Amino acid sequence: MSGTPGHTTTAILDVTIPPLDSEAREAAVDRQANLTKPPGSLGRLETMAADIAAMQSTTEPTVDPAAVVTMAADHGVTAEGVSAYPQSITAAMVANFCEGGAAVSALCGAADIRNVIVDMGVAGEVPPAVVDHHITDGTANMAAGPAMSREQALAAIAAGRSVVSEQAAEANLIGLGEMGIGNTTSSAAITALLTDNEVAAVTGHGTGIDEETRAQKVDVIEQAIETTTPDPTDPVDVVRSVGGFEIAGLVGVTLETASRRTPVVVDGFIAGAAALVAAAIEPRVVDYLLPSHASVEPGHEAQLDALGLESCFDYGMRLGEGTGAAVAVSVYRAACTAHTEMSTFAEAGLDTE
Ligand SMILES: Cc1cc2ncn([C@H]3O[C@H](COP(=O)(O)O)[C@@H](O)[C@H]3O)c2cc1C
Ligand SMILES: O=C(O)c1cccnc1
Repeated sequence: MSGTPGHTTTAILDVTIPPLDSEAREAAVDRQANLTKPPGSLGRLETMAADIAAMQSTTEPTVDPAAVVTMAADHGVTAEGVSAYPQSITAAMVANFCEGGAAVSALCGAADIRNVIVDMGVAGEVPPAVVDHHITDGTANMAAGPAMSREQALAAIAAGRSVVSEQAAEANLIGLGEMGIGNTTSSAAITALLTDNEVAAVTGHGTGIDEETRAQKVDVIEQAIETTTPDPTDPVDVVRSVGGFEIAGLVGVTLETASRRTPVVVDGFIAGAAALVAAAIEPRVVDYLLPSHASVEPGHEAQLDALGLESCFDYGMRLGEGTGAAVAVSVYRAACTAHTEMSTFAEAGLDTE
């Protein structure tokens, strides 16, 4: 375990999330009504700008500089044949992130977003450029026993918090991203437990397993829940039982980012599972969550419903890495830029009488 000395107590869960600034929101709504367009004509872009103004407590909401934090770790449950790909893909993709060859690399490059790559527990060599919070070489197989210890879950959350303060403190918006073969299994288990849904209703095809394998995946998750007996009212126990190191890390990223009045863009199904855990730890965190795409994974909608979010766009995406968040940054940037750069009717000398 590295990088998290002294942070394995529950003090790490004590985050103060400031209330949204209602005056900043009102000022933003007023400004929108005076910009050179019919009121409401920019639709959701108007509410996005007002939401970000209320989060950042400012009259000049901005997403820049923006960062996507992509956390990677392996999952012992891959031994149960729950993914279409082998575990070794996790480490290989981390190398690909570092070389700029992954989808998230391209999409971050296209939208002027810094992509921070973190090793939370990859079972394999990773390039030295990666931020090192390696807990251990992947979780244990949750079908046979808890994925991790409570101490490891807390250490991973602590690591996520420190990534924000040490690697992304300047960011005015942070997107969640992840890489970890097998992590849709873990995310489905978390989602079933925290949204009170049947496992079968929130378990999908992940990287592309067939229907028969999906049925096995449901059985594996049900077995894991039976074996590890997570307490659904204790979010850390849920992570300990059926979580992943990258998911726990993203819980910490979410909590820390929200505590800084900085918006968090939730990505797909795995990031959504992390957001559910963060919201179970500190419900106020939902004030700082912004949606990105609607994932193809069937449990994503249940997550968004539980978090009170409506997806921003539906392009049939099901990748993760932070790709949806990276695309969404351009939408939120557009909303903020229109809000801050447009003229009011008075400034433009436009008379509507
Ligand atoms: C080449 C490749 C790149 C990826 N990038 C993200 N994922 C996505 O797929 C994995 C989850 O799906 P499952 O639970 O079915 O294994 C995660 O790593 C997720 O980020 C990828 C998967 C693959 C194969
Ligand atoms: O929704 C996602 O984020 C997702 C779905 C399938 C595989 N990996 C990620």
